[in-house]
Amino acid sequence: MAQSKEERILNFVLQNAVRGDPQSVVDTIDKYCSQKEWAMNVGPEKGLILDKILEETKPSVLLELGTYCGYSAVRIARLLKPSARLLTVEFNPDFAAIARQMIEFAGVQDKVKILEGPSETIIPQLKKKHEVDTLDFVFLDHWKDRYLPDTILLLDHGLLRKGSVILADNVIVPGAPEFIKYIRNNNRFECTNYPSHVEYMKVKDAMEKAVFVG
Ligand SMILES: Nc1ncnc2c1ncn2CCCCCNC(=O)c1cc(-c2ccc(F)cc2)cc(O)c1O
Ligand SMILES: [Mg+2]
Repeated sequence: MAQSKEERILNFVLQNAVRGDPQSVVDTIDKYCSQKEWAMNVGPEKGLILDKILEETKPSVLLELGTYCGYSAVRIARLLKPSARLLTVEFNPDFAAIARQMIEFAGVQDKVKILEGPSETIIPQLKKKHEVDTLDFVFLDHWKDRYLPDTILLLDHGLLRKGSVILADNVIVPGAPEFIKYIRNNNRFECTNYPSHVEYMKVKDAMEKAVFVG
């Protein structure tokens, strides 16, 4: 059967990156997706913003919504302290299978757990089924019209604490207008916008950081 784009990206990494070296996996995906086939990884420019916020926050318990090929899971995990844990949620089983192999090749499987299913099902299970107390860091990169309802789910299930950081990709393109309107007008969040560009393109995009004040 014809290979999918995601399989081509994984195979390019398996053949060109260094096993156990997460930075080489990140760089190899960026090389393929900037030179051969565009794909919706957070990419190198917005990735540096993500890196900086992670280094400032030093989180121990992280949640990512929208794993895709595992690019941001590997990018995040490479910066985590040994005891830190990333839970990443992927709806599409084919993407989850690719991401699992990408994460194992990068050697960060001890820090990353892929949860397969829709975010609205998994978020309510985090405390009881996945032993989460509260989340230090949440990366929103899944369906853009799920950013707001899932943020409300996180609040309703007591998963945020004073200082929890939510970082949202793509708040300009494809855009998450309802999320932005809500979060910027909610005095329980302190928001910062980080202008950037759509991965591997010259089109303007941005990330939004929202710190929960409790
Ligand atoms: N656990 C879960 N629950 C619900 N949905 C779930 C899920 N797990 C996954 N999904 C489903 C996510 C589908 C991918 C979401 N990301 C995107 O749609 C996305 C699109 C662009 C883009 C930009 C310019 C263009 F011209 C075209 C596309 C860029 C990005 O950085 C994007 O992240
Ligand atoms: Mg994105």
